[in-house]
Amino acid sequence: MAGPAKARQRPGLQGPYPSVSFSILKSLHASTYSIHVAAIIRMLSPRLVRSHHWFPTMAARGACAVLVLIFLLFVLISHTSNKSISSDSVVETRERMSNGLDEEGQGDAPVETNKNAGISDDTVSSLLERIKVLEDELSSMRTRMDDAENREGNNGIPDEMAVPLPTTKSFPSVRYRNEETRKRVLITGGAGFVGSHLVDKLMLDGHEIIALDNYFTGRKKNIEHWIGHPNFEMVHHDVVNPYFVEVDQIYHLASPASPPHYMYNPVKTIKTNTLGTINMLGLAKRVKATVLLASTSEVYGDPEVHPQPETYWGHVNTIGPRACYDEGKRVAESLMVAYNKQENVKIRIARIFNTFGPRMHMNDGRVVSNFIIQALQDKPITIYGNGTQTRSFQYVTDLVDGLIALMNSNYSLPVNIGNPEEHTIGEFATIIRDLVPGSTSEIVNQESQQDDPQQRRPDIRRAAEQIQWRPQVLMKDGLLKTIEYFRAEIDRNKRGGKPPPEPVRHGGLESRR
Ligand SMILES: O=C(O)[C@H]1O[C@H](OP(=O)(O)OP(=O)(O)OC[C@H]2O[C@@H](n3ccc(=O)[nH]c3=O)[C@H](O)[C@@H]2O)[C@H](O)[C@@H](O)[C@@H]1O
Repeated sequence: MAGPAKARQRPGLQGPYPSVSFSILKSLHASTYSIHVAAIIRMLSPRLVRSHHWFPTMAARGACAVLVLIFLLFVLISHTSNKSISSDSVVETRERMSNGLDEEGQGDAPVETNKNAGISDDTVSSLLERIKVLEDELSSMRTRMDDAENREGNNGIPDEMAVPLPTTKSFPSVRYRNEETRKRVLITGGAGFVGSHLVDKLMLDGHEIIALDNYFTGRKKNIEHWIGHPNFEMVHHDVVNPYFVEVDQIYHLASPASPPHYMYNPVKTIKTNTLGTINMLGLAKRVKATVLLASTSEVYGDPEVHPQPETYWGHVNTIGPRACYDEGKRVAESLMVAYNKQENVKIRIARIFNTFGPRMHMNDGRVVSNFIIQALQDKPITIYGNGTQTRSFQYVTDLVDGLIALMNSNYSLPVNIGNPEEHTIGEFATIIRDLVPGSTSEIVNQESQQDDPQQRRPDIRRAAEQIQWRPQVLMKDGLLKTIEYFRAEIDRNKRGGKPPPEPVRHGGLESRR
């Protein structure tokens, strides 16, 4: 059974076995715990092989062998007294028993070695059970690891749940600009109706855009075609809180503009227009940016001067339902002028008149979206009041051109941006119904809105003189495009199983109290 004294080759070992190892093996073989000892010797042997030249004399080798023997006996005694068997040695023991190998791997050791070793059958069977449990655990871990490796391509998400990522996204081609002419532009309310059209125009013109939005009325969908473009960044942020960034220009559009939306949370509307404007002016002051405020024709209130020039001071009810927006914008204009005078901030003030176009929200609640949605669905077109009140409507691309022209001018006083083509709301209802082929909507009158301005039309001479801007799109052409947009939206909603859109009335959104 014992191995021959001469060196022999063993799998996994390089070079001959030193004789000292074999003497130790021989003497230990007869011992009660031969299996364990042999395992330890096997672990040590390669080291001994490698360090063979450290044993120059037989005496030294002998002394060393004795020391090793004492150490091994000590290990054996502590093993026995603990009566615990490590899983490694158990596995090894089991291998030996099942393979019938002797300590030197010759395969001639009888299985009865267990009995010789004094291990009872009970111990053996409990060891075998334990080994079985460990093997099962190991195999389930292997399976889990294999699964995880297979899922690596999906970032660990199971195949059935993984959504394939688009490999490349194509963007509209944008103009190339060098460092000198390319501007870094911040647009607050950048995911909103007007903001998103402004993003488009400036992106196509090769500028770097940071669009800020709190998504109260803005939607990611409006700017999703730019997400991932190196010149574009979308930031979810509320302007009521300060925001710090290095930019050359700030278009400050953030605020709900539709009456049902700005009346929904009047306190928040006031905060957005006051604190939000202070934050943007503070930023403009720090980074020396030019800031443009999207003000409104509502600063004229229910005007007594018609059409409205910028020199008209307005007629606003400070405690009416529209005051949160009207007065919020009036304070915002005052803040702009104060920062200009006191801090030399470069300012632009655009007074925006009624604007319409694609990307208006289905629930916007303003007259254009309401009338078009009603006409497309053959529902009654609802006029608030007797319909004699007037408005002048501009298409959104004209507004965007006006905003950019104003920003790039040197003009610091307010400028009206609107289309002077004026209609009564009654006329407007008929115009829209006639533009929707086959619409059978009836036109009905409903209760009038409190403080609803009775006439509105911009005087745009200042815009023409100072920024060389005039609207280009005929109201009818703009309406046709907008009708197509809403038709597609309604179809998309239908396909998605959503209920048909209901136009929102002023105060129709449950207001917060
Ligand atoms: O569209 C805009 O740009 C402007 O819209 C609103 O001003 P408002 O003129 O009251 O806008 P609408 O809600 O569209 O109302 C226009 C007129 O149509 C009437 N209307 C509205 C909705 C409707 O279903 N039926 C209806 O007769 C209103 O009573 C009002 O007389 C905002 O207050 C302005 O800040 C914003 O600049």
